[in-house]
Amino acid sequence: MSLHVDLKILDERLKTQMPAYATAGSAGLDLRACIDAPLTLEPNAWQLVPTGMAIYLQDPGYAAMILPRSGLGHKHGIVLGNLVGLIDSDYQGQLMVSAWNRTDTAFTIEPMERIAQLVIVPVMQAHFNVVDAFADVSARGEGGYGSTGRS
Ligand SMILES: O=c1ccn([C@H]2C[C@H](O)[C@@H](COP(=O)(O)OP(=O)(O)OP(=O)(O)O)O2)c(=O)[nH]1
Ligand SMILES: [Mg+2]
Repeated sequence: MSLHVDLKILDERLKTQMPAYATAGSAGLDLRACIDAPLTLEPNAWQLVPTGMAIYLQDPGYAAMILPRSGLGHKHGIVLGNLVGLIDSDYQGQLMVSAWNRTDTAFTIEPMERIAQLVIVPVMQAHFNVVDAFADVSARGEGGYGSTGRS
């Protein structure tokens, strides 16, 4: 399924290095660090990194999520300061990545390096119906936090 989304290029360098789905089956497209010089993240430091682009989803039936890249996150510990970035359908500003070095080793992000990925997902806005009691008691009921055991 594909969706048409308006995209503004804010950094000229993206014109030749446009974020794109790497394979036909890719869920995410990699976002690039649109920085002018290498950016060193000291141990446990985080910084907001511009991606050089803005999208306008417009339809409240969609959102975008910024997620870590697994290679950078697992091998180098570069994940997101907000864990997951949620992009509202009415947001028109530049996509920003909160890059967090969760390790005890400094890591340098190079200009235009792919630092995170963007996934567009369907969303439902709920109309909440306030009740005193739910219509029936489910098999789970109020059980959670490991109520079904470990094995
Ligand atoms: O990693 C992120 C997270 C958010 N945003 C942008 C898009 C999003 O629509 C907007 C607001 O994000 P969010 O609602 O998560 O932040 P908030 O702290 O609630 O700010 P606001 O009061 O502006 O909603 O910031 C990014 O560019 N990158
Ligand atoms: Mg918000």
